Amino acid sequence: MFEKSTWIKLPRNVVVGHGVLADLGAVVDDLSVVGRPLVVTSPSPERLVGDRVRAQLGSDPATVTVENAGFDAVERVVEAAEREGATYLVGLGGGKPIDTAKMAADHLGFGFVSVPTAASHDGIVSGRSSIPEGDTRHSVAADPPLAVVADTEVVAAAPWELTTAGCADIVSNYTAVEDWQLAHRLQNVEYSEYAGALSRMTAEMLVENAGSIKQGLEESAWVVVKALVSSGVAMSIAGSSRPASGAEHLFSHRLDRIEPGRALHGHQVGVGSILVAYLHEGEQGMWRNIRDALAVIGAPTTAAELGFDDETVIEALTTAHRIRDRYTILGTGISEAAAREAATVTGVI
Ligand SMILES: NC(=O)C1=CN([C@@H]2O[C@H](COP(=O)(O)OP(=O)(O)OC[C@H]3O[C@@H](n4cnc5c(N)ncnc54)[C@H](OP(=O)(O)O)[C@@H]3O)[C@@H](O)[C@H]2O)C=CC1
Ligand SMILES: O=C(CO)COP(=O)(O)O
Ligand SMILES: [Zn+2]
Repeated sequence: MFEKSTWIKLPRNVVVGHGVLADLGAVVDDLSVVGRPLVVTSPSPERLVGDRVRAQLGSDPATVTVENAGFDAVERVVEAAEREGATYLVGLGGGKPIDTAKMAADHLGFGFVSVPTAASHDGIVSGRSSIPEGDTRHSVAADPPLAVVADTEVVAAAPWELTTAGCADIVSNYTAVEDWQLAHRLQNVEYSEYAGALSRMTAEMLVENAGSIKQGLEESAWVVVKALVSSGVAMSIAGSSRPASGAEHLFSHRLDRIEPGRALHGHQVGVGSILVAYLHEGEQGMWRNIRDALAVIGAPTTAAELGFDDETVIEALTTAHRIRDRYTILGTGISEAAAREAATVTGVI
């Protein structure tokens, strides 16, 4: 008897384009959410567009600013929502406030609206929150946003490095899917052909268009935001972050533990993807294409460009498998010699 079932949760409205922040009020009205919003943001987005966002939302919006991601921040947002009598959340900013809002909304049983101010990560749309805790980092299931409003004028005005970080987060889907397929073959981990294909195609399209992604072009923000949406949808189809997070993400999460705040998430996973592609396929494999695409976009391809010394990269690569119970090419850990060879051959160190 056939007993399989799946529940794919997706946003109802995804609005991307020039000036669409002005449509936020209409988008919220269309969702039929009622009551008081709580805007969850971080310092820069608050300073840049906080007032414009609140002006779009009726019912005297409250605001909470998060400085660091983590369960503490989620708890603070939950408390603020209860204290302020909020009934829905608006995540405004980069991955940190959006992930925090997403998870707090899930705890509260509230809907939330995602308003990215940077094309820096593919959690804009996803039904996952990536939350650090101690030496580990959890990929927590949460409802995806009810709506996403991504104003390309705002995103294009953000520092260029945030956009190149988003590009690298997408390029890293190559190795994430490789790891997922490996885990499927070796560990019988459930694999979704649709999610895997969508994720890989998104990375391929971005790599093919890498030459046209240029600083100062709002069209580039458009291309990257659409790719981030597509990658987030792949995660929702999979019901996990597997299509967009493999060993390259474990490597990045370790770097976050060793030297928090040193480099952007997307930039770290991009360099991780070069290393992991080498570990998968050796010298003749995809790692050169990944490195070249990152270089064309202007994302870091070396430890030095990330701002880490060589030994930090080796430490992160040899301990990344401990981050979480997710089978990847790293298996139960790679030796220091193997890590050093991968980093040296690929020019990462
Ligand atoms: N849930 C998921 O599926 C995914 C989650 N993630 C998570 O997202 C996080 C990474 O996202 P990221 O966006 O890099 O993190 P942040 O939210 O920390 O944003 C990075 C930086 O960008 C700044 N910023 C944001 N928007 C603007 C703007 N318009 N102009 C100027 N500065 C701006 C922030 O400033 P300030 O701090 O001053 O406000 C911050 O310093 C990681 O924690 C990662 O794990 C990543 C991918 C997928
Ligand atoms: O960053 C992600 C996808 O780009 C997901 O993060 P996790 O590795 O925590 O699942
Ligand atoms: Zn990521």
